[in-house]
This record gives sequence, structure tokens and C-alpha cells, in this order.
Amino acid sequence: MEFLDLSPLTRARGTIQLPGSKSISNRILLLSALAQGTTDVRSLLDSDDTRVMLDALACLGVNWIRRGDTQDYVVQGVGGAFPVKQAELSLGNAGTAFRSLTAALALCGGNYTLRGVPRMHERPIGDLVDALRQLGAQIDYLDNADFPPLKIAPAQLTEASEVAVRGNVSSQFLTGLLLAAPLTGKSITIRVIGELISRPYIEITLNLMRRFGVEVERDGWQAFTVPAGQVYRSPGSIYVEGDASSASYFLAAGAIGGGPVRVEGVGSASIQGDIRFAEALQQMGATIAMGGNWVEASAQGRLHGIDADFNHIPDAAMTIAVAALFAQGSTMLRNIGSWRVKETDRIHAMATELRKLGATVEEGADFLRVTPPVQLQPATIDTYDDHRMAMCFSLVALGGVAVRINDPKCVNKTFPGYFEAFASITQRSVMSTDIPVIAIDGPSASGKGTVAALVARALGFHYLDSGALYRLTALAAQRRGVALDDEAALAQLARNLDVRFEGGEIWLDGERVSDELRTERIGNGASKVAALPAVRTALLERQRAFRQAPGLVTDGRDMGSVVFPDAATKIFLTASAEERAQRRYKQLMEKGFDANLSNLLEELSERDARDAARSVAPLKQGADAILLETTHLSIDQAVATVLACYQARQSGQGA
Ligand SMILES: Nc1ncnc2c1ncn2[C@@H]1O[C@H](COP(=O)(O)OP(=O)(O)OP(=O)(O)O)[C@@H](O)[C@H]1O
Ligand SMILES: Nc1ccn([C@H]2C[C@H](O)[C@@H](COP(=O)(O)O)O2)c(=O)n1
Repeated sequence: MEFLDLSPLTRARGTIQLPGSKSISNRILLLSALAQGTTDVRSLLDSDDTRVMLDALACLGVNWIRRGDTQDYVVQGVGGAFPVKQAELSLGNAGTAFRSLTAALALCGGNYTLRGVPRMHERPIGDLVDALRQLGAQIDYLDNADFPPLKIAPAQLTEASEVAVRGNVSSQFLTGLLLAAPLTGKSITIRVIGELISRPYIEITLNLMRRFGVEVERDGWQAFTVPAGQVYRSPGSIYVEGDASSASYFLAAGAIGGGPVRVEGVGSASIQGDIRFAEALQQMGATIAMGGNWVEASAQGRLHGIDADFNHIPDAAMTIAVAALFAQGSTMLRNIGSWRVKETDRIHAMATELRKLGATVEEGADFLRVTPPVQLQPATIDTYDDHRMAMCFSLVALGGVAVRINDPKCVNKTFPGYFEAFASITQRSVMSTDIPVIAIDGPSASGKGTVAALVARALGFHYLDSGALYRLTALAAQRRGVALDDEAALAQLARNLDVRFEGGEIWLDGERVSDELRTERIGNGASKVAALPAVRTALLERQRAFRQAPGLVTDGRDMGSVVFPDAATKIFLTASAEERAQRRYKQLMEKGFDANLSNLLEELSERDARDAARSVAPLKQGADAILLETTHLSIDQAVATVLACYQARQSGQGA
């Protein structure tokens, strides 16, 4: 199995010239072939699927030439009837080519056999065949009923002027019928049974039929009439706009990796439904700018999860499922049942691969809910011979983890140069040490956590409360009856903690424990387990794994000295013991806990003494840490000071 290893990436920015749209390319090729006259097709997509269509048209006697090395083609139309009346066509896994050629050839008066790759033979076509048979088409299944391969004989047109087709399996069935209807020479009305999915693809079909001189009358999304006497006529020259589905990977890269990333070739003037991917990304918190022929994405902070219906953009929705790994909270993708009959069962494939990265995924017949892990795990991604699986999972590398993409050449189906284009807008982080860390250490209740979380929010960085890991170890020990001096058992517990940090809350073994963790009892227990070297070693790599792009703000006792000694900015944040006791007292009262100020002062001093006296990673201001005394500072002032220190350091002024 061939594979491609993507190194951890830190950032995405740049401009991409998009290849032509697959949906538009294959429709234009068929329309140009069926039309009267010669069509200059400009910027056709160069991919497996378009090659399948070009080869099939050549087999059917259509003359076309490519202009030199360009993606411009000249197609000589056959005026409605293919010259070759007998042919065997191999159509790979190209759904657009298979469905539209089935319809056109069934009404063209010849004998044809249509085959594909094994997966194509698992993709249903029965609804389209049933509808064509209503018109008099002679189509037989060569293997299994309702599935390719197919044998087509000349149609014996019936009197029927109305056909019905199911709309909820694939919109390509309706597209095929619409494209072929003018070949009958009579008025045909197509009624859609059930909900019509992927409507924007039908809009593309209607738009292009109009460009080739055929008007379709529409009654909502339920009935489409192609009036009699219309024939396709070449528009002379036609331009294939960039692929909006392919744009989704780069726009998502801009949103995940900071951006800005600009795609050129699609924009507000696009006729493709997938242009609305930009809206979904915007809902997740990305900043989107758009012109007639370009779109740009960037993001200041972290994305957030959304709950949305993706029936209208099923292909680009796959990119949302992967972007969900970088969002705060869960993302729910609804109404995506058509994924089940695409290049692979995409719901199952997506769920399987997201889980490898550590995500929690719930899958249903037509939905997917993705909850990101606290930290992404490096993984080998299987791509199921599905170009979109390969392209969307490349985005995972922007999480600062290595990812292996199996069978990367499957992208050739629609975007042969994808990985080169992706590399051109992303920056490699050979070492995760390229990702900036702001380390804030200091004694208990000094305000480290509050300040660190606000600094992280201001910069759009990740946040790690390292003390919570020691507190969680103490809580887990208490729940399992492990003594606080049993170093080996505690280290084992620390290594295997089942924790989740989400939206400021913390879960242990699936139970929300945020409030219990903040009690002084657990704080004292944490201070005891934190003195044990084996526990600290067990938690070391766990803490380092939080270092993910675009950056990390973390607080604790040894963040600058041990865990992230190369942190960009190190702060030692403190306040007088009396002020800290006051702050903790107020904090506990606000949470509804009982507290006594003098006891708190005593406990806090005891804890600081233990934390400072231990032999490993003791609490103390490092020589390279900036002292931030906050006894007389407000939270905002403390936050502003940390930000100023970081920015001074970033702009090279030192700090
Ligand atoms: N500069 C400040 N002025 C007044 N109150 C503050 C200031 N900084 C933080 N606080 C308050 O002090 C309380 C304790 O802060 P926080 O929990 O962030 O401290 P901490 O150092 O992270 O504590 P611990 O080490 O125990 O986790 C909070 O209620 C917070 O709002
Ligand atoms: N990096 C760290 C973080 C915390 N600890 C210990 C010391 C504290 O008493 C205890 C709880 O931390 P808090 O939540 O109060 O910040 O955990 C440590 O040793 N090293």
C-alpha cells in the first residue's frame, strides 16, 4: 500500500488557483457532445473522472481535441445522436459519467454495455433505470438487479410523457433524466418522489442546459418539464469555474491554521452549491471574505462546534466533519444519508478514521456527531479509494500531529495535484517546539488559571491547566481507594486518566467533576501526589501533548522550568498570601462552598511550602521568568501585562 506521511503543520496561508469543477466539467462535456455545433471548453478539470468521460465520448464517436498542454478542449457536437451505435464503456467509479451516460445512451438508439470498478457496481442505479424504462428504454442488469453493470438496447419510446423518479438516493438520477429528456424530441415531465436531496447539483444541471439552449420549466422541486422541440446548441465557448468542493479543504485550512488562505476560481458568482461551505465555516467561527471569483478564510481564535443540516452540500460537508476536530464542543452533521452510497460508505469511513485520531463519534443512518479529543493522536488514515477522505484528512496535520494518508493517489479522481497545492499553503513544524508556549507558574490562588485562560482566549491559543491533572489524579485515587503515598499505583492512575476538557469543564471517567476538583481537600491531595517523581513523569508527555498550533498558554508550578523549558514567555505570577487567601475565599463562596478565611490562609501556606520544598520540579521563580506581582493588580491588568510581555518577545524586543 502506498502512503504519504504528512509532518505536523503549524500554519496555513497563501493563495490557491482551483482546478475546474468536476460536476461542471462532466456535464459540459456531455452537453457539448450532444449539441449542434462546436464548443470551446475552457479550464476543464484534469482528473480521472473527466478522463473517463472524455474516453467514453471518444468511444461513442465524438471528436474532441485538447489545445496543446492547456486544459482547454474543443468538442465537436454530434447533434443529438452518437455516431457509434455499439460500444462497451468502462466508467471507473465516476458517478456523474455513469448516471448521465446511462440516461443519454438509453434514449440514443444503440447497443451499449456500461461497466465500472467493483465499488461502482455497489452503487445503486435502479431508480434511474426504472424511470428510463417508463419512457421505453431497454436496459438489463448484467449482474445484480438495481446495480451496474448495464446492457442497453435501442429504446422503444412509449406514449408516456411523464416519468417519476425517487429524489432521496442520488440527485444524479434526476440530472441524468433532465440531460437526456431533449433526446426524445417530445415534452417530458419528471416528477420527483420524496424529498429531493443535493438540490444545488440540480441547479447546476438546469443552469448548464440553459447555456446550451434548453429551458426546463420547474414546479418547485417536485416536477420538471422539458418542453418538446428543444435541441442542444453550442454556446460557442464555455468556461468551467473552479471546483467549490475542492475549495473546501483550503478554506478549512485557513480557518484551522490561522490563514488567510484564498482560493481563486469560485466566489459569490458561482453556480455550485458547495460555495455555501463558506457559510458553514463562518458559523464555526471562521472569518470569510468573498469576491465574484474568490473566497478567503482565516480565523482569530478556535473554531466552535455547530449543529446543522448538510443535505445541500454533502461533499463539502465531509470537510466540516474533519474541521470539527479543531472546534470547541461537538459538531452535528444532519441529513447526510447520501454519504452511504458515495465512493464508499462515507458515514462509516469518516467515523472510523476520526476515531483513530481520538475523536468521539456517534454515527446514525443519516447523521454524524463529532466530539474532538483533548489532544489529537497521530494516526494512519485509510482512504477507501475515496478522494475526499484523503483530502479532508490531510487537514489533521494542522493540529500539529503527524498523519499518514494511505493510498494518497486516490485524489486523482478529482484533484491530481492536491497534496502539492496543500503543501504550498502550509508550514511544516519539523518540531512541535515551533509552536509558541506562554508558561505561567506561581503559588496557589494567585490567579494563574484565570489569567492564563484569558490570555489564551485573547490569542486564540489552547489552554492547559496543569494543576487539574494533579487534582484529577488525587480525585481518581480517592475514588479507587489508592493511598496518596502509593507512588507506583498513583503513577499508573495518572498515566491512564480518562479525562476530557471541554468548554471550561472537566470530566473524569465520563462524569463532570469541575466543581469537586476545586475543593481544598482535592487541592491538598494534588499537592501530595505532585511531590512523587513517578507521578510527575507519568504526566509529563500528557502535558506536552497540549502544545498544538497555533499556540498554548499553560499554568502550574513547573511549566517554564520542566515541562516547557523553551516557552516563548515565562511568567511567575504571585500575590501576597493574605490576598491569595482572600481570592480563594471569595471564589469558594461564589461557588457555594463553605470556607473559613484563616483556615484557608493556613492550608494555602502549607500547600505552597510543600510545593516549594519537594525535590522534583519545586515551586520557584526561574531565573528566566518574569515576576508578575498582582496583589494590587486587577485581572485585566494582569492579563494585559502577560500579553504585552508575549508581544514584546514576539516582535523581538525581548522581555
Ligand atoms: N488580579 C486579580 N485580582 C483579583 N482577583 C483575582 C486576580 N486574579 C485572579 N483572581 C481571582 O482569584 C481567584 C483564584 O484564581 P485562580 O483560580 O485563577 O488561581 P490559581 O492560581 O489558578 O489557583 P490554583 O493554583 O489553586 O489553581 C479567582 O476567583 C480569580 O477570579
Ligand atoms: N505544574 C504543576 C501544577 C500543579 N502542581 C500541584 C501543586 C498544587 O498544589 C496542585 C494543584 O494545583 P493547582 O490546581 O492549585 O494549580 O498540583 C504541580 O506540582 N505542578
